Amino acid sequence: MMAVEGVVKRFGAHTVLDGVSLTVAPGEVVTILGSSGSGKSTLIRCINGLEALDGGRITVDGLDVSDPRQLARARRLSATVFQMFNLYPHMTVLRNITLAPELVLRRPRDEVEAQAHALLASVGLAGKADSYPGQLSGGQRQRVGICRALAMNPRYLLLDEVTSALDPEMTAEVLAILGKLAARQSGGGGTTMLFVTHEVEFARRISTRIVFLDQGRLIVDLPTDQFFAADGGLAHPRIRQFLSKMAPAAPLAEIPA
Ligand SMILES: Nc1ncnc2c1ncn2[C@@H]1O[C@H](COP(=O)(O)OP(=O)(O)OP(=O)(O)O)[C@@H](O)[C@H]1O
Repeated sequence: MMAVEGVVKRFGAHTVLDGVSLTVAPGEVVTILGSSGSGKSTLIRCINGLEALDGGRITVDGLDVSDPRQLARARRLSATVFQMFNLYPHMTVLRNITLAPELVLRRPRDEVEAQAHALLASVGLAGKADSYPGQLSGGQRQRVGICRALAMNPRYLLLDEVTSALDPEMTAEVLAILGKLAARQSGGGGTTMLFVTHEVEFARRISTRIVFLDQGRLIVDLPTDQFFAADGGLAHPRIRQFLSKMAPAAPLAEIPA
């Protein structure tokens, strides 16, 4: 269980997270929606221990991320894919994926390489193991980023606007991969996912729960169908306003059921 309890985060006089509480249980696919600047990325950074908290507590399977020793263990339980791919440009695709499992988890190279090849094949990049990131399209790079996160066998997968730097076609290919992954989780017991995305229709399709951040406050936390019901999240004026500004649906036809 990932538990965010009353988290406060300030940058100077600006309170970016104002008492946010959220739990993510094993097997859940939770999407965080909210306007630009509402604090979504900051919340992901806090969960990763990349930002010090000004109040509250975050635990990952009971490990407190504000304690450096517990954070090191907590980080092995989760992997994050960011908007910018953050691949090492001077390393091949294969090495980008195998580096952390070998160095951090100390797993044998043969085993990690076999897993990396299988992951690449699963995202349609079987032939790209020896390419360098600069030789790939943005969508391909983000698929490598997803493989790199999955190679850590994380219990929790955090995805922070992974498609926002991509054009619509590349967005579709990355969402297709994530849709497949989320479908695999729906039986529970697999990688639990916490998404930040602006792709509302995609979130509706794959999430078990939706939470809505508004100016640093979590104003709604509902099962997906209730969030999109007239008497659930949609009843909230801030959410209606947010949804009315959203771009039309992602190309859902591309996403496997
Ligand atoms: N390191 C920082 N220093 C100062 N202010 C920051 C810092 N990081 C974020 N902020 C501010 O915190 C607020 C929330 O930012 P955050 O990136 O979490 O929002 P977001 O909901 O993820 O937005 P978007 O959807 O545009 O990515 C913004 O007003 C931002 O300017």
